[in-house]
Amino acid sequence: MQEHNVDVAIIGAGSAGLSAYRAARKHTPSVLLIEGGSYGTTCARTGCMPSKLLIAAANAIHDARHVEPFGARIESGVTVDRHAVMQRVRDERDAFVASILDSIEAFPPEDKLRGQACFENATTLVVSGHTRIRFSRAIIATGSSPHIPKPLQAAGERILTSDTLFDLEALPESVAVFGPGVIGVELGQALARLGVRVRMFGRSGGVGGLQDEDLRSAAVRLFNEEFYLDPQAETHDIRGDGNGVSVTFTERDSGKRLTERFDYLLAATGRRPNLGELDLECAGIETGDKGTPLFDRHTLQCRNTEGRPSHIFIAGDVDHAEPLLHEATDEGRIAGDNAGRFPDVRVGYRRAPLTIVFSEPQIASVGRSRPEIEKTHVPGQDYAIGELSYENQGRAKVMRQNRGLLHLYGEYGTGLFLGAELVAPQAEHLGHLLAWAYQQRMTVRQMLDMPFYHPTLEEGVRTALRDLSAKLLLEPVMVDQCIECGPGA
Ligand SMILES: Cc1cc2nc3c(=O)[nH]c(=O)nc-3n(C[C@H](O)[C@H](O)[C@H](O)COP(=O)(O)OP(=O)(O)OC[C@H]3O[C@@H](n4cnc5c(N)ncnc54)[C@H](O)[C@@H]3O)c2cc1C
Ligand SMILES: NC(=O)c1ccc[n+]([C@@H]2O[C@H](COP(=O)([O-])OP(=O)(O)OC[C@H]3O[C@@H](n4cnc5c(N)ncnc54)[C@H](O)[C@@H]3O)[C@@H](O)[C@H]2O)c1
Repeated sequence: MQEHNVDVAIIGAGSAGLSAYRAARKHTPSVLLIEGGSYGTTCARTGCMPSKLLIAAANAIHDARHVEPFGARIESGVTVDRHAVMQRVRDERDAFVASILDSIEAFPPEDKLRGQACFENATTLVVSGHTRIRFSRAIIATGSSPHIPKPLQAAGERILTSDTLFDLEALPESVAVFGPGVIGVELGQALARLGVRVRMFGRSGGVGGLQDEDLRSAAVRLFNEEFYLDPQAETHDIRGDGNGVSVTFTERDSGKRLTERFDYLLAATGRRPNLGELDLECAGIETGDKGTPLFDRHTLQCRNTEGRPSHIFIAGDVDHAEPLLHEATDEGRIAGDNAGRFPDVRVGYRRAPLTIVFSEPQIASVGRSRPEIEKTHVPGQDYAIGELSYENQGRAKVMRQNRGLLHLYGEYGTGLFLGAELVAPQAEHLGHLLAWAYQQRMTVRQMLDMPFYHPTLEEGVRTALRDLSAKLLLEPVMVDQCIECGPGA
């Protein structure tokens, strides 16, 4: 077995690991990046990028099929080439992956090691049985993997996850999607728009990660206009064979017990941290009840078994905190910086919470969620909700995207903007606007003092802010039609 000594060992060359590598390298040239799978990151290979490529195809085709209300007609209809759609997803995906591979290629060869790492003790890693690494500090950045609950495993070889979907040569005819979370809603709607027969089954009532019950109901209603979605489904039996999968379930509205066959079952039922292979019990760090290391969110430092800060850090999806790309790279940067400068550890900068789901309408969550706020604030007494329905919003109507709901949360007395949730057209942009306001700790009054152009979707935010302002007793109740705002504001 080969033996090496390094200052900083990073386990996992995904987005968090790469970001950690760059940050640690500013402090010491002795940094080793260990990768057990393929280089290229989950984001580029099987996550953010291929999913958005599939969604882009689906939305383009959906829009082409809905030009008639604008006064146009596509005479022969729109035909989907099931192979070409998937080929484009893969081609573009491969280009994103290639750009990451180029960056990694440029790292000095002595900084990289291929193989599966596991802890031998608190200062030693063994990599695929071929190399022993003695390290002063380590960063766990091993990401997460799809979790497939036991009952779904009966679908056998007909199970797809986001790890395998994009490698299908052609779009299937039909898919049963389990899990209407972020991945399920994004991919399920995209497949439906591409002409795949989709039924989507949930378990706990959740949809797209939404926390506000009113928004959840609105989302379930809106998605059901396009495809079948039961967020609290009764599924009785799942059976797979070589050709497909049969699902027996009680249909949402009719109450009928049905058995339907699908080409595949897509398991979008959550992701679990990649910790199983690490032999964490040898690392001398404390773990919580789910086996995830306990760590400080601001320093990304784990705790040793005596409860003191450890020389081992954690970053990205593996910590199971905020499994999003921008959070993974921020965490990697903080963990890398701290591992590099250890023991002079610093608090890293964390941004305002922001989540975007690329469905249509899109979903965005900003700042504190309604359940989080209600842990400390009594509704109608400590906080209020400003609301806007996009059904009659001017710009949304112009574009025929007038579907959705926006909730803004604000605090009585201080007038502070606490957070927002929205299912709305182009929520990716509105969500950013609101997240920037939240991070700046703006009040509802300060937000209303910002410019709003006419006619835009942002005017809907202004209307909700006015509603919130009135409910917080900061100004009189809004008149029905704001005269100085222009039509549809
Ligand atoms: C379908 C899908 C869509 C998504 N869309 C979005 C989106 O639109 N926006 C967004 O912000 N986020 C999105 N995400 C989430 C985002 O992709 C992740 O948050 C991010 O990729 C996590 O990066 P990471 O570095 O933690 O993990 P990864 O990129 O998975 O890196 C972990 C690496 O560690 C390696 N590894 C694991 N165990 C070991 C070991 N023992 N030894 C050595 N190496 C090991 C793995 O091979 C892997 O390369 C999406 C995720 C999915 C699945
Ligand atoms: N746009 C984005 O930023 C984006 C896109 C995709 C993924 N992601 C990240 O990936 C993470 C994982 O996404 P996900 O959608 O897999 O997880 P999730 O936790 O968002 O959703 C999982 C859903 O599956 C349901 N579920 C669990 N077991 C079930 C069962 N047996 N039958 C039916 N439903 C079941 C859960 O109730 C939940 O609604 C997300 O938390 C997100 O951070 C982000």
